[in-house]
Amino acid sequence: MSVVSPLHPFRCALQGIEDALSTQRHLRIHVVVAGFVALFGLLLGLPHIDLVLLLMAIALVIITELLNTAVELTVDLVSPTLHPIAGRTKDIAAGAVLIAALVAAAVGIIILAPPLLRALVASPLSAKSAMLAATAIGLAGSLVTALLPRPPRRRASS
Ligand SMILES: Nc1ncnc2c1ncn2[C@@H]1O[C@H](COP(=O)(O)OP(=O)(O)OP(=O)(O)O)[C@@H](O)[C@H]1O
Repeated sequence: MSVVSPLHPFRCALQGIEDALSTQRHLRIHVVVAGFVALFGLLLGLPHIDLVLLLMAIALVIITELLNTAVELTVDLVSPTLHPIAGRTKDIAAGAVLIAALVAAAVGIIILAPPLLRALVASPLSAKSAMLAATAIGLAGSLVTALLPRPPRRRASS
């Protein structure tokens, strides 16, 4: 009888996240944005409840993106050729990601914008404002880089 390590499911889950991160560009974008949002939250010294809400919004987007990836892979497995139901399934899963991303963006703006503006207006030349501005530039730069069109990837021939 083979003994499966109690850590096996955990390792499988980590492998799944690594797989999705290495293949899904949108997931990488969400993770980068999440990192910057968390940095903003810490720099602004937000109350715990706001940090928790931001974390939940970030988790919602990453979880839906992971589930969307799983749905896409399953659809590709069961319907390698085009089928209207396969297309609808992928569109519906993508719709879940879109809703999560829109809600997370709204939560981020509602929570971050007022203290961010207050900090920048109150002391525009302080070290804190410089760090906030650098974080904003970093966020904008990585978003532009992530969204720039790339040459199509070559598919491995079987
Ligand atoms: N087997 C299929 N049958 C019918 N339509 C499909 C099928 N596969 C994909 N589509 C359509 O093409 C769209 C894009 O599908 P695709 O698999 O390229 O996903 P994607 O959104 O580009 O995701 P990713 O970039 O993460 O791979 C789907 O939302 C769906 O409308």
